[in-house]
Amino acid sequence: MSLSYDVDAVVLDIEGTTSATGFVVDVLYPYSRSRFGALLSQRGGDPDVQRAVAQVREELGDPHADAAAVEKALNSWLDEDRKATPLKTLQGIIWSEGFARGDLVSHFYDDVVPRLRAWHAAGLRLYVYSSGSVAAQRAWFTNSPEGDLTSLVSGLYDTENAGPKQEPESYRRIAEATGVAPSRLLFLSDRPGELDAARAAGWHAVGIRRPGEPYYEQGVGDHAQAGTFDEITVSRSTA
Ligand SMILES: CSCCC(=O)C(=O)COP(=O)(O)O
Ligand SMILES: [Mg+2]
Repeated sequence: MSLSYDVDAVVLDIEGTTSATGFVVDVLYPYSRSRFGALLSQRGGDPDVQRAVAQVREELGDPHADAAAVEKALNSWLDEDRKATPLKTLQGIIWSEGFARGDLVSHFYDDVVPRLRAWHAAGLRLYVYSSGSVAAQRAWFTNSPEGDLTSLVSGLYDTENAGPKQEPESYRRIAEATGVAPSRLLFLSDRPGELDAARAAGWHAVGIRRPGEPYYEQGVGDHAQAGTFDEITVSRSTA
């Protein structure tokens, strides 16, 4: 099926949409799990670590939770695949260092990068909105199998600078920040709750359903859907 949109910008979810959930869960999650302890014990004075630890303690309802309790909470959120902001902040620190040192290279489905290049060349602006932190997103796009893709992307949004992905207010905030009218924004995601929230904010939304992804069977509700980015035509009228 082919879908066509006349918009000014496309906003991309990462996991399940541009990239495989399996890669995140099987490669990135263990990489962060084995490094939380060292990060907490050796770099507790780093402002980003401090802020994340305070958020974990708040979530636990224990302002005095020690490093072991914080690490335990992070690991159990990892097990649940809970997209908690402090977990994502700390993972982002660990992953960006792993990408920089060459331990990690990101993953994109085969159809994605050619489409992003074509949309960008056609004058579309591209943004990312992911539960992964802005630091993680930057490292992800910098260290792709096809080299540095950051020049394709005009802005990065996460649950810290935009808010939760299932709330319309977050999409209103992103529209405001980008200066693009909601009706000129297209959001691509694998999760129906995120698509619902984008639509409630006045955006166009397309559900990406890729075989083998966790949301493939559940589907994307009553949203338009595509199996790959090749099924989506995006243009930008100048009228
Ligand atoms: C480079 S972001 C790493 C993936 C991740 O941790 C994540 O939570 C992605 O969630 P998304 O909102 O992109 O589905
Ligand atoms: Mg996703």
